[in-house]
Amino acid sequence: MDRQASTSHIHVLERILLDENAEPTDLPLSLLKGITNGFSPAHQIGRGGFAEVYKGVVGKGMVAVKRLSRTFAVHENKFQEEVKCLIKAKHKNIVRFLGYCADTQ
Ligand SMILES: Nc1ncnc2c1ncn2[C@@H]1O[C@H](COP(=O)(O)OP(=O)(O)OP(=O)(O)O)[C@@H](O)[C@H]1O
Repeated sequence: MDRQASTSHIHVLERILLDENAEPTDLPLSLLKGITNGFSPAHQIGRGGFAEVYKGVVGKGMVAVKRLSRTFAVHENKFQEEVKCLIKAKHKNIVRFLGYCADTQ
């Protein structure tokens, strides 16, 4: 993906971040790498049983990027079901779901 395309994706994510009514969307892996400085250890803010969580910088804002561990094999259908659930989960006490990426690279 070229620099211009990557920048336009950052704008899409920034728009979703700023507009609380915007729907989550699929995001390219290159964008997630870009905002986490290549999933650098310095950006890691947490770790769960099957994922690591990174701070992503989007303009003047910040997002959490959850990356499933390589060792955690998840079936494509299960992943899609999970994403559908997360898209529906909207509550003032639940962190907003902004987007997803199914790239297994
Ligand atoms: N939106 C977020 N903002 C800030 N930190 C977060 C966010 N999401 C997760 N974290 C941090 O990353 C850690 C791991 O997140 P994760 O969602 O994988 O945790 P978990 O639900 O405890 O794990 P598991 O699902 O394996 O039980 C959390 O304990 C928290 O410290």
